[in-house]
Amino acid sequence: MEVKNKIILALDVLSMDQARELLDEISDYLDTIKIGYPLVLAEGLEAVTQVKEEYQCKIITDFKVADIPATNQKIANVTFQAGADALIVHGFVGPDSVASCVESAEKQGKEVFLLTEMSHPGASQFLQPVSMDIAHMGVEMGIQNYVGPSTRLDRLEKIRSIIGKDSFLISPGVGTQGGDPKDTLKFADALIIGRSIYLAPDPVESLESIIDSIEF
Ligand SMILES: O=C1C[C@H](C(=O)O)N([C@@H]2O[C@H](COP(=O)(O)O)[C@@H](O)[C@H]2O)C(=O)N1
Repeated sequence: MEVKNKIILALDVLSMDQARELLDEISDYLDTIKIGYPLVLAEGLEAVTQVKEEYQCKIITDFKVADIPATNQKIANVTFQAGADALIVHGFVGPDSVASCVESAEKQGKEVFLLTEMSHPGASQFLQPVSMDIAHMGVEMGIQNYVGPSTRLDRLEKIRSIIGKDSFLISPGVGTQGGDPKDTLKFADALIIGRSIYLAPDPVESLESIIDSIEF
């Protein structure tokens, strides 16, 4: 997946009005947007369809899918039919549940991102002990796209070493959670950034300064 300016906006606002107000300001800088439960639970899955159509961008839906295979498949089918280009899936539920999302994506020409290790402090308790196994599972399954933490670059480096240089790795945790944009791109292909942009007094200025910081 090509990502303009290597930045994926985490559009975690709670209304389409807020989304449009923000995107009208910054959409020239971006071509890939991550939409998750905050906006979809507030506005419905229609939000995915509307943002995609109105801003002509790629949509990564962040539903961290983690159910049994049959339910995962229904979630993936409905999400892709709404226009999502990609879907973030948890790996800790095992290969059968992940495979059901991959099958749905392949049938519809869409993509799956496998979430290996999360960026928040609590990830160290139950996810870290298995996150590298999840990365290995993804490689064995032929998965090409991954999510890994910007807040723990030693872990992100290990994930990159497992998935290989040709896999596509996107990384949340930049800015508000403490991750550094430039350092993260030593291992990741693109950054997921939300609050540092949409909560900034001037989102355009914030985005421009992040872009400047990673260009040089
Ligand atoms: O480990 C993960 C997985 C998950 C994800 O991207 O899948 N995210 C999401 O990335 C964004 C960071 O936002 P902000 O902190 O820039 O406002 C939010 O939408 C989080 O839900 C993480 O933050 N860490």
